[in-house]
Amino acid sequence: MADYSKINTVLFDLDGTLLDSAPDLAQAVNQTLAALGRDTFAEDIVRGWVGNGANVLLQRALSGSSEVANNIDEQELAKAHTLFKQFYKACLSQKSVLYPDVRSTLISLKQVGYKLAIVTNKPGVYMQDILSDYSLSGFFDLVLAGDSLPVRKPDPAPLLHACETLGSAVEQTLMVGDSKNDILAAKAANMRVAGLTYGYNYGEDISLSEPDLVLDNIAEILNSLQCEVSA
Ligand SMILES: O=C(O)COP(=O)(O)O
Ligand SMILES: [Mg+2]
Repeated sequence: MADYSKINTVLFDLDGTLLDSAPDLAQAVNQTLAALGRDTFAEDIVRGWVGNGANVLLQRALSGSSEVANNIDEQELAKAHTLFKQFYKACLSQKSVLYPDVRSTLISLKQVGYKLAIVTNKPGVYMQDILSDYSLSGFFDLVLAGDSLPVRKPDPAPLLHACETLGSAVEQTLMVGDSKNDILAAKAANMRVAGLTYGYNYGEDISLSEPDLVLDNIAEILNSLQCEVSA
């Protein structure tokens, strides 16, 4: 088994990794589409569109497909964005839930002394409220949102930026995510990465992206990191 005992920093993706946010995202997307006089979609369909930030989510919703059409009406997209922001802000934490064992895993990692950060593609405007609604704020030394830097995952820059800000070496950092964007970003940063089998990965099996670890439950990282948590 690979040695993860030198890891001292863990970067977490948010949507689909810590938080099942698809129900609220789907509601806001459908309210947006309805306000624009467009057809709405089942939550399961919208679930497959999450992962590249709000703007791409809306482009997919307007295209009605995970393939973004190249004839998107820019004016309609801008209107959709304004509406979505209002609708999503109003339902941000209504039906979203933390995945099983997220809180206990964060508590254990914190207790052992790991530096923890969130590196999400979600726009920053929602982050403070979400973290506070789910009592997550205290766990993280850094929160990097999808618009914190000029580029997002799968670009490695946010992961490298997090390491630099936290004073952590890339070799001592583990990325944990649910989508191929997380795996691609980590690989491009030369960082080890755990892929979760739940969450949103465009309906694709996460192991196809070949993460270093494939986990069904987030608590499994405690074993992989050989974390000795006191009772
Ligand atoms: O909101 C999104 O599109 C994705 O967010 P994530 O990077 O936390 O999965
Ligand atoms: Mg995700």
